Amino acid sequence: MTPQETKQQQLAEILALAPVVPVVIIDELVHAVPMARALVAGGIRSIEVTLRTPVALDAIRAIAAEVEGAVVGVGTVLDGYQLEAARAAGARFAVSPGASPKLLDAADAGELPLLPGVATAGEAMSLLERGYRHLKLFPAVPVGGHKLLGAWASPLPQIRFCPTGGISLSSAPDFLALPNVACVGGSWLTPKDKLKAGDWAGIELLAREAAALRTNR
Ligand SMILES: O=C(O)C(=O)C[C@H](O)[C@H](O)COP(=O)(O)O
Repeated sequence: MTPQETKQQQLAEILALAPVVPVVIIDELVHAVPMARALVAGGIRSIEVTLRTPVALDAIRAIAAEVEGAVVGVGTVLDGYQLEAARAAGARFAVSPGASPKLLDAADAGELPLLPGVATAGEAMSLLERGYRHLKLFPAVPVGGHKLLGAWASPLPQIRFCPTGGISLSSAPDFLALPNVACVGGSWLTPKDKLKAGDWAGIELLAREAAALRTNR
């Protein structure tokens, strides 16, 4: 296996853990571990912590060290420095909103599997040429939603997508029914008000609902 094939195999396993990858914004470090425990208790094991707050890397470190069963990833990765910092903190996968040549070079040189975002067939083809078999459609709903992905299934059958951006519990099934969708990403499992209130039981319930969604994989 080439290094890229190994990373794609790792991504396939991570994206198969549950129908939904929660996209999380953590404002307070103390929320990280109980939130991740609630998600895992509800059946959601892969968790994407976005690098949008100052505590994000520490949150990744805490979840990786303390939450049994969690597979923590890093989101909103824009460059190779962030990729390496997240790997060192314990992230097992990385997600980016798009794919710049420099970020892709850094991902090739490093060990962390990257799930890059695309919004056009041309971008997907460029990544296919670099060995990517798993991509994020971003922002999924504004760029065309499940109809766009359905239209790509026939000409681009080698690629499995994790559409993210604007998806909810009620719209997720339209995506998950497609043959080229591995899972969906979404922030609805960890709403700001529930994090702020420490409503871990509420987050576990949202995770349970998401984990019960059916996929077509
Ligand atoms: O920054 C990244 O790498 C991301 O993954 C961005 C997320 O896809 C969106 O923030 C999803 O947010 P919702 O539309 O609220 O579900």
